[in-house]
Amino acid sequence: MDKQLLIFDFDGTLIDSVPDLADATNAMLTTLGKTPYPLNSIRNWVGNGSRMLVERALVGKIEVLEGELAKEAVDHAEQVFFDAYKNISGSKTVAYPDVDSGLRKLQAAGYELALVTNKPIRFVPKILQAFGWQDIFSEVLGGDSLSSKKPDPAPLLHVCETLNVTPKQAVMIGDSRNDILAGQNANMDTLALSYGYNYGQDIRELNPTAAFDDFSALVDYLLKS
Ligand SMILES: O=C(O)COP(=O)(O)O
Ligand SMILES: [Mg+2]
Repeated sequence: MDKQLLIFDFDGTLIDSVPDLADATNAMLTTLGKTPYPLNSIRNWVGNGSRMLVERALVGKIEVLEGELAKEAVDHAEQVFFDAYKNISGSKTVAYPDVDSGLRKLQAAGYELALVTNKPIRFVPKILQAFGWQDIFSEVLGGDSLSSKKPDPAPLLHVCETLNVTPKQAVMIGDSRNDILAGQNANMDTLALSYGYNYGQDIRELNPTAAFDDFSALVDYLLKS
């Protein structure tokens, strides 16, 4: 592929964080006197950051209509979610198979690695630390690091600029439509992983440059190209 910079998504790509996100969401719902949801429902609400996850959980569906929720109610629920996730985060979160060794192989092969997640940045360092990845990524952005998040191309372009790489020298790697659209919007090649969270839809429908069913297949592709 002749790329210099690999920009990775986090949740659903490197780590399976939905068990913790679901527990924190249900802790929030229970605190607010609402009914919890099964993990498989909550899984389809992840991808657009914590606030959208909280909004979707409050209405119990993926589409949140304009005016359906009062801002104050969402502010409060989001704070309850943050308090829960701060304690829960890391308890059940695991790295997907071959991610740890794969990241290290890619780094050893000379690729520069960056992380762009829609997860609020305050939750990222603890998870990176838990997996020993705190020195792997040259640049790490969360969903609230800039004024816009994926699928907006801004965080990807920001990383390229900071690391002095053109979008054509970079590739966006992720599990959800937000990653593929952000990459396409940034005029980058995109590589998709099919095992993560994409609202229950096949990521190949977004026409990524290539798609893989496991992380080791992605690593092989990048090491051969
Ligand atoms: O927190 C989310 O909604 C998703 O985070 P991600 O961008 O790392 O997949
Ligand atoms: Mg993701």
